[in-house]
This record gives sequence, C-alpha cells and structure tokens, in this order.
Amino acid sequence: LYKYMTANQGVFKKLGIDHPPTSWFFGNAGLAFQHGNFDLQKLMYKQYKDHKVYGWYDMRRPVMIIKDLDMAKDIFIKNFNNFVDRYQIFDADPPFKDNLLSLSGNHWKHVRAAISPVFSASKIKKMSGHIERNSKILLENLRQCQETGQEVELKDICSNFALDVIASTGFGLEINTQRDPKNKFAIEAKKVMNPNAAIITLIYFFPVVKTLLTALGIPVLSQRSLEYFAELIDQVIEDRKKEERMGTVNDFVDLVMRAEAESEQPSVKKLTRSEIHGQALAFILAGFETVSTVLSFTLFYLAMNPECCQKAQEEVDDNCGDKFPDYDEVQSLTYIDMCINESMRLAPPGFFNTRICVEDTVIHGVQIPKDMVVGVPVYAIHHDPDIYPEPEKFDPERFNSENKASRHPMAHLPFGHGPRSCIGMRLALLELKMVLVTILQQLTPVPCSNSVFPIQLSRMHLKATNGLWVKFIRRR
Ligand code: HEM
Repeated sequence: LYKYMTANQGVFKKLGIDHPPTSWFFGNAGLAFQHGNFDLQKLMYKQYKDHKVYGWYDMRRPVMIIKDLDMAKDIFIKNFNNFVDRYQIFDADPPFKDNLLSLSGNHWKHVRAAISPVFSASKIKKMSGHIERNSKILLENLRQCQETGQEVELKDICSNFALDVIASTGFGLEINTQRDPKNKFAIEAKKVMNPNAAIITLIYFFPVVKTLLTALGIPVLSQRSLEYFAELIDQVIEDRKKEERMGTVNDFVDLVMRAEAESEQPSVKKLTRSEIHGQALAFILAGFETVSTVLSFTLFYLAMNPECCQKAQEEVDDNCGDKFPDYDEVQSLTYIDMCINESMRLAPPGFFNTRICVEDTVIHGVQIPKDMVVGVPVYAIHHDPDIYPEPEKFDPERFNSENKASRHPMAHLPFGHGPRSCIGMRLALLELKMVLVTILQQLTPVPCSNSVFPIQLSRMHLKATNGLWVKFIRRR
C-alpha cells in the first residue's frame, strides 16, 4: 500500500516545483480535511504568493496549481490543444458515458460542435417563454411568503425554479417542481446530484475502486435515475416524431432531433443516441445547481446590501417598467449584470477548474509533462486582495466597464475560459436576469431574524452552513 500511495511523490521535486509537505497516505489531501476547500485555497495561494505554480498531491495524484494568470490564459486559450481534457475523479457509466463534461479529445470536439447551436443567441431568445412562465411562479410563491410574513431560505426555492427551467428549456417538460417538489423528475435529478458519498470518497482515495466496480457491473451514480432520464428523453423524441412537432418547441430536444437526422440536414453534425442521453444528463447536472446557487447568493447579497438593491431596482424600473423584459431589454441591464458578476466572484460554483496536459508542454518556462493535471484556484483568485481590494465586500462597481477593463481577463472565471468554457453561460445569464427583474419589480429582499451575514461557507461545498435566509417586502 505504501508503495502504491507514494509512487508519484517526487514528481514535483524533479520538476523543481515547490509543494506543501506530504504524508505517505494522503499526499496533501489531509490539508483539505483540516482547513476545508475554501480556506485552504486561500491559504496555499498566500503561502506560494510569489510562485507562478505550486505542486499538490491529491492523494497519490500530482496536480500542478497554476497561480500565474498569464500562464492560466495560455493553458485555457493559446495552448488549448495540449489541454483539451478536464480532470474527472471517475469516468461516467452508460447511459451518461458520452457527456460533454467528461468527454475527451476529438470526441469532445465533435459533440461540442454539434451541441453549440442550441446555445446560440437566436435559439436562447426563443427559450424566454419557458423562463417567463417559471419566473412568474417563483414570484407568486415569494409573494405568498411576503403576505404571511414568512422568512424564506433561498436555496431550496431557487433550486426548484432552476430545475423547472432546465426541464422546460431542455426537454419541453412542465414538471412544476415549484408547486410539486416531489415530482419524479425532481426526485431522480436530486438523486443524480447527490451520489453515495461513501462510494465517492472510496474512489477518491483509491481510483482503482472504480475499475473494480465497473468490472463487477456496479455503477457509481444511481443507475435507475440515469436510466429514467434516458428513457424520458427517448419518449419525448418519439412523441414529437409522432405528433410531427419537431422544430416547434424551441428546446434542446428540437436541436438534437435535427442532429440525429443528419442525412436530412447535412449542415448539422450527427449525434448518436448515447451522446444525446449524455448531453441531456449533462445539462441537468451542470445547469441546475449552478443557476440556483448564483440566484440564491445574489438575492441574499442584495438583501444584505440595501443600497445595491435599490440601484438594481431603479435600473429595472427605468428599463423594464412593470412588464416582463424581452431578450434585448435584458442585455441593457448593466447594473444587474454587475451584481451577478460580483456574486459569482464571491461565490463561484466552479471554484476550482482543471485541465489535463495531453502532450509535454513548456509554458512561460514551466515544464508541464504529459498526463499532468493542472488546476486553477478560481476561489482564491476571486478573493485575492491585490486584485480585489477588501475582497469579502459585496461591491458590484468592481464590474463597471472601467474597472473590468483594468483587470487581467483571467481574474474572473465563473464560467471558465476558452473553447471549453461553460456552454450554457448565455442561457444562465438570461435566466438569472429575467428572474431577478421579475422579483425586484414587485418585491425587495431584506435581512430577517434567521439571516447570518457574513456568510459561513460549508467546508467542502459552495453552500451556506446556516442557509440563506431573507424576508420579502412588497414594493407595489
Ligand atoms: C450560473 C450558472 C452556471 C455557472 C456558474 C457555470 C459554470 C461552469 C464552469 C465553471 C464550467 C467549466 C468551464 C471550464 O472548464 O472552463 C462549466 C461547464 C459546463 N457547463 Fe456551465 N455553468 C452554469 C450554467 C450552465 C447551464 C445553464 C448549462 C446548461 C444548460 C451548463 C452546461 C455546462 C456544460 C455542458 C459544461 C461543460 C462544457 C464542456 O466541457 O465543453 N452550465 N460551467
């Protein structure tokens, strides 16, 4: 066991790269248990302040942490072809196998190119109706809480909203989690999002466990839930074919149906059924918790910073009045955009971003060997006082055009960067702005007896240990 766990220790010494002292079993991972993910990132970032990179042993796996923003830019953009893949703790099982989050190399390139058109501005514009309907349900629920004076924990309520939007923009399904939180889609999605922690921990310590489980035919994610979604998407496709509704619903299924029928439309690249299943699940996994986290944190920060909330409401009144904003009006909401960016700076759902080096590469004089995992400490960069003075303060002005232009482009990475950045960014921002407008037109979030501010983050996950509690006051 000792030999197995320490086999890679020494890699950084050979490369002349500093790293924290290791233990033979945990490598450096023990520090994560000691400090928690977020404090640890900040601690290491400070400790290696003058270094471009430092080494980290994630158990037995060496990870090169990239601190230098110019280096990070070259990895994510200029030298992208040598860093196409993302690091996964384990490979996905069918029917989730061919998903964009974990695909590598040319297979990733093919699927990304086939899927990208679904997120074009013109396609997303057509999804506004789905967002409007679900935003209005959220507002109705919040108004009920306001009328009874009930305090609201934002995470659950935002999570139900985000799931309803993914189900409708992705699959044209009205699952209505906001009114019926126990519907089958929501239950299965939450099961996939929260896999068996004991098995994940075991795989993290011993990646070989995954190989063993695969050989024994034991899946890591809930197989029944994955199959439920695969069958559901097959059913949606069959129903649309029967009803000849292809191309009319303006969702992901519409596009993939066209991509599946390549012979009819040679301009669109063909996707296999397994790739369609993979993307459907990737959208649920990548587009549901992320949006709900950003929405809940933004509303909470606005509640705790009344002068920012007032400014946001003035912008909403000036640009949208009382009506639901259309796609173009949303693009003119610069202050709301600044608030969302500042919220994602303080609490980025993707707080650590990785790539795998697929060919020996030298960047800014640093040698990066093939197969090395490189990681960018997004949370620590977002909290660096040299980049963002008073980093814990919520200050949307950091994202006005002048301040933004004066910063390094890699200093703010909520959606990653380069050809493999978040494919759902446009949809996410549209959704967030539309729902924020809907709420702020009628209600003002304010602190309440349960609010805990500054936020205490959980040690391992980006969530508030004491919840994000607010109350709503009626504006009109
Ligand atoms: C505020 C909400 C969101 C945030 C903060 C977010 C953040 C991210 C980040 C940090 C990445 C990794 C990028 C990189 O490696 O450079 C990513 C990838 C991805 N996101 Fe998002 N995301 C959000 C919403 C969405 C939505 C709504 C969808 C889909 C409907 C989505 C689908 C994806 C997919 C499929 C990938 C993998 C892309 C690839 O590997 O080619 N995301 N996202």
